[in-house]
Amino acid sequence: MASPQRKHKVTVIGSGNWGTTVAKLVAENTREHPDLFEEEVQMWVYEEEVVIPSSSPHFDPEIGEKPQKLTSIINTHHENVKYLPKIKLPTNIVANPSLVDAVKDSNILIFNLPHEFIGNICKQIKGKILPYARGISCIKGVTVTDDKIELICEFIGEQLEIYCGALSGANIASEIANEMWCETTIAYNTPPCDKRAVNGTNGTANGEPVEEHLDSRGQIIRTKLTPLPHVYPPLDHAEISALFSRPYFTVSMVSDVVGVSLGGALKNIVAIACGFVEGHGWNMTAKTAVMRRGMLEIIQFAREFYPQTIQEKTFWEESAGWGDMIVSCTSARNWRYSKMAVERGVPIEEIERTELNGQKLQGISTSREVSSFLRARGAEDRYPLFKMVSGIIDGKVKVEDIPSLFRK
Ligand SMILES: NC(=O)C1=CN([C@@H]2O[C@H](COP(=O)(O)OP(=O)(O)OC[C@H]3O[C@@H](n4cnc5c(N)ncnc54)[C@H](O)[C@@H]3O)[C@@H](O)[C@H]2O)C=CC1
Ligand SMILES: O=C(CO)COP(=O)(O)O
Repeated sequence: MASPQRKHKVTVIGSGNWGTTVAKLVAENTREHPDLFEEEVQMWVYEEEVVIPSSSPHFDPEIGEKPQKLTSIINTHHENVKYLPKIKLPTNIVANPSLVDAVKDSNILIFNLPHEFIGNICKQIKGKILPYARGISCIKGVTVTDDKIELICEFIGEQLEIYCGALSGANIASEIANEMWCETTIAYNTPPCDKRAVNGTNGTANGEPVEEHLDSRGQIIRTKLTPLPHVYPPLDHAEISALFSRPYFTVSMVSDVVGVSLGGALKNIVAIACGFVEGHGWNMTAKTAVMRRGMLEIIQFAREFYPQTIQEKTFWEESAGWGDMIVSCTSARNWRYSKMAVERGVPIEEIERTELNGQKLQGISTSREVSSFLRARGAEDRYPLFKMVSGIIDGKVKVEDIPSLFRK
């Protein structure tokens, strides 16, 4: 069989705390696997003007405290001084302020930005990406429109008519950026039309594009997938794993997009609850009760709304399940800043605005979106913790009321 003439080209869409960290580890891997990947990794940056403080080693007295474009700072100093300061980035990351330009030649698109922006991103690049591009969503959230809820990876897949998997786990960006070891879970169901038979042909009959596939709820959806041309190396679990695995980042490949996506999205609601609990002055034992209840509601949600496709073992066996729940409720941003909100007696959105320097708390909007979805279906009372968290965020319920959920 002739060796492939082209290599996979990667774009990371998003450059926040996690977006930049994932760009770093992926760029290390594209260098390490030149047989599979183009070395250069494009990183789309939501452009903004940033001041480099005089205390920074990148401070230039000639520029002084004049704001500079974030893309130009990243490409000059190889550091995202705003969202991932003090971390040296590989020089093969190219920060690009043009979304359309950043994605145009890439067949692997890594979506990594706060979930509220994904609709607008998809609108901008629809029809402007390679038809055989494949996606991995590192986004923790869901999209809710009217009373319809969608996993982010499915939303991306439908909007862009591509296949998109999901990466999620007990992952704190700053730790991984500092190369402190942890693990993650990637759910990726290689489309049949991308499977290569031993003789190099497609795995599907006649190599025809797959036009129908089951979505995560077991319903048939008609997304016309264009097969990955054979001028590229294969793109299956081994190659996806090679793209994300680092000595400090262990990847577990699975097929359960529902468990991986819902675990990552819904634990943010529970993390906010744990922040409220701790901010109130209760401690680990109270937080454990909230985590236990939260996991029950996550599993109940998955069973109720994704009955045909959920693989419950994901919640028990994978980093994207209990692992993410524990780390999120003890050391991540949604927990930390909801605790601060209660300690200071101010709304959590005020803390997000004043303390996070542009970073986002995904749990706030996820809590509201999930509650509105449940309310529209008359199901809110069956998810008392989810309901209470959105009530507290909106100032309708008090943190002191949390124990009432547990009284029979
Ligand atoms: N930070 C972490 O430790 C982890 C985050 N995640 C998930 O990764 C996803 C991305 O989060 P982070 O990279 O941490 O983001 P972040 O919260 O650090 O940064 C916010 C990002 O949003 C961008 N932005 C602001 N306005 C925008 C707009 N109108 N359109 C598009 N982008 C805009 C900013 O430029 C910035 O890059 C989230 O879903 C989060 O839950 C997952 C695992 C770990
Ligand atoms: O997803 C995360 C931990 O696994 C990060 O959560 P935060 O967005 O709350 O920091």
